Amino acid sequence: MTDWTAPDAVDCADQQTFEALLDRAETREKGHYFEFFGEGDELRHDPGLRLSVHGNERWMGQTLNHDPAYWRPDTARERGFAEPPTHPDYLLACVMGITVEDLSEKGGYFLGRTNVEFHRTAYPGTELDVTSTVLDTRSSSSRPSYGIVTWESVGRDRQTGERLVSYERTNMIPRREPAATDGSGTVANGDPADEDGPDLPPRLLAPDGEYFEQFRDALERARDSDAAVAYRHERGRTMDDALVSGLPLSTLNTARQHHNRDAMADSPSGDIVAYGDVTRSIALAHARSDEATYRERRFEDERFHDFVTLGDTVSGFTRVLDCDGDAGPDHAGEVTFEHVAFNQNNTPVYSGRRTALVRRHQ
Ligand SMILES: C/C(=C\C(=O)SCCNC(=O)CCNC(=O)[C@H](O)C(C)(C)COP(=O)(O)OP(=O)(O)OC[C@H]1O[C@@H](n2cnc3c(N)ncnc32)[C@H](O)[C@@H]1OP(=O)(O)O)C(=O)O
Repeated sequence: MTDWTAPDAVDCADQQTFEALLDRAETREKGHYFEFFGEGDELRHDPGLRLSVHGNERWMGQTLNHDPAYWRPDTARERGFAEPPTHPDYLLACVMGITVEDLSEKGGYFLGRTNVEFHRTAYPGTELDVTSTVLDTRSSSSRPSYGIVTWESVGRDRQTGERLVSYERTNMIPRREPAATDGSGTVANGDPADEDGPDLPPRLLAPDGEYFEQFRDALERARDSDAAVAYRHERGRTMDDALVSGLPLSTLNTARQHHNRDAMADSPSGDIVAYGDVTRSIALAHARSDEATYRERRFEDERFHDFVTLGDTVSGFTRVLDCDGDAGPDHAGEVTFEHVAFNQNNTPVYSGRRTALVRRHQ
């Protein structure tokens, strides 16, 4: 019997096998369907955000909001501010931005916003605390696969609790598709691999949640049934210039393959390629978004299988290899993963083994 937790159980050089594995893997979803929202529900958008000088200036620069009151102390004082505040567009964008994961990441359109009120001036360094309340949910009469949800969101100063900005916003939100699983937490993918097909685990399981115990329980279930704990992540990231050229240069990485298209035209890739640490970091970010990461411990056997070029989309696939409840502090357990980054053609571009502490559900 194949040991589906062995580090070398999946051969990334064999794309056919890898694709068959992907076909069977459940996608760990992000965001919420329309049915999740009930009128009166309140949500706190946990990540928060710290308003920064850099973020503020970047926003203003890119949007052509070139008003020096928001960066020059003398002009700010002339305008009645003690010091340069954050631009209101930036504040609003930050407050709304951190709500997307909870409210609208599932998709749908931002239809409108009303009652936008600025209650106090916000300054760089302010930590945001954002909450939303579901004001209204209704079906869309013109688009049966969507509902329409209106929330009131409030952005506060986390330190003082003072309201900074509030508004009501309406989005179209997709309705849930009929359930795709057989109810056992196992993806119903038809027959296991036939005799002549690639060597694959008969079933792939996904953990029920993001905490250590849920990874451990899934691994125990898998070991009892010759299954593997393996799943894909819903997010993808298309590689743009900021990622391919900007990030390596910001680390002072001067390798020509990231920023010199002329020099790279005759190379095997034919174009500039992403810094491997950027590609890897994107795949790890997808994975971390589906786990309660506490600390990174170590990485092993990292491989870059193919080029990632401008316009490629990097997605992630994760397999759980081991769980050790004794290897961390009381509130976390150690989990060893294999992560695979793959592109829009399902070609693996990176794989590596990672050991991290994952918080317990307490
Ligand atoms: C933030 C964020 C995401 C974004 O920023 S996405 C970028 C900004 N949003 C957009 O680009 C969407 C632009 N809008 C459109 O392309 C069209 O409006 C859309 C969504 C394709 C719908 O087109 P329709 O021709 O179907 O438009 P209707 O006017 O018939 O509206 C469809 C239903 O929506 C209701 N509705 C429209 N506006 C509002 C509103 N302001 N408040 C409440 N309801 C509204 C309208 O009554 C229709 O209802 P039915 O019952 O008749 O279906 C992020 O992710 O959060």
